[in-house]
Amino acid sequence: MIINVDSPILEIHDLTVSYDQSPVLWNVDLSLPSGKLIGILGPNGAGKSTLIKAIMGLIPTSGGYVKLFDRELNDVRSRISYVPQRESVDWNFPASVLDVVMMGTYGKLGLFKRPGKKEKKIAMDCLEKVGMQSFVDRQISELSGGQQQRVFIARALAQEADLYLMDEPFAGVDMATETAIFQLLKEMTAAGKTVIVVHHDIHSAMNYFDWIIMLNLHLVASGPKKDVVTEELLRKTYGGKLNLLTKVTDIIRQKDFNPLKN
Ligand SMILES: Nc1ncnc2c1ncn2[C@@H]1O[C@H](COP(=O)(O)OP(=O)(O)OP(=O)(O)O)[C@@H](O)[C@H]1O
Repeated sequence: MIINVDSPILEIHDLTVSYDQSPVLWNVDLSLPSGKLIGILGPNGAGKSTLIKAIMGLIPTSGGYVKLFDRELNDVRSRISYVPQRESVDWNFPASVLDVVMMGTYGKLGLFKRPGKKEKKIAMDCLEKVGMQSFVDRQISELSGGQQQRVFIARALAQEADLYLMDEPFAGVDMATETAIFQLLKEMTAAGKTVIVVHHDIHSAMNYFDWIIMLNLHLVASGPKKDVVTEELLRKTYGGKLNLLTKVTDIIRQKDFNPLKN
């Protein structure tokens, strides 16, 4: 079940991506609404990160196109913030927490402008939002995994983008941090931002997201959670692995539970 929307913030048409000539994403057609918290789900190797990287133009595609805000990526880059997987970054690079978050503001600075007081204030505000204000001068190599993840999110917030693409922002963080980040993402969408998140845990996904994309090399489903979380579509996405993961009926029951309301 693939639900299309009018005036999508992101539109993908017939996208195919291959590594070494073998396709790992096939003929994806997708349109996504703005102002939602959107989860990309699927088993290991389903192509979730590949989809995000293809949207960001970080890997070559072998067919199809992507439009963001009805424009080409290069015309709207400053409106988009990408948070890669934490493991894909060299955390030994000598930089302080403040440096890294200030980098988020560079896209909005003119070519020859240096970041000043205003940018520092934005960075400090963003660090406060993720509860990392007391770590400003710490080297990023000296942070825990969860703290690194928070800094990454602060950097994304400092970009003041309209669309956020996050690859596993909850990987390696404790439950308290996960809840804090989720709350922040909710606030961002309430303020009109669109947040697309690659997510591993199918149970918490049922609580977190408004809109769910299910992927397994092909696009299996995309739509509001209440419409697409069905036994048939979960089985189509996860196949036999679903029985190992969990009981399908539990997942379906969970989609109606909202941890912020209950
Ligand atoms: N740089 C690469 N070169 C070759 N194959 C790759 C490369 N990156 C990913 N792949 C392969 O493409 C497929 C999709 O990978 P991708 O990382 O997009 O999946 P994923 O759904 O994000 O997986 P996971 O949940 O395990 O992170 C996998 O089979 C993976 O081995």
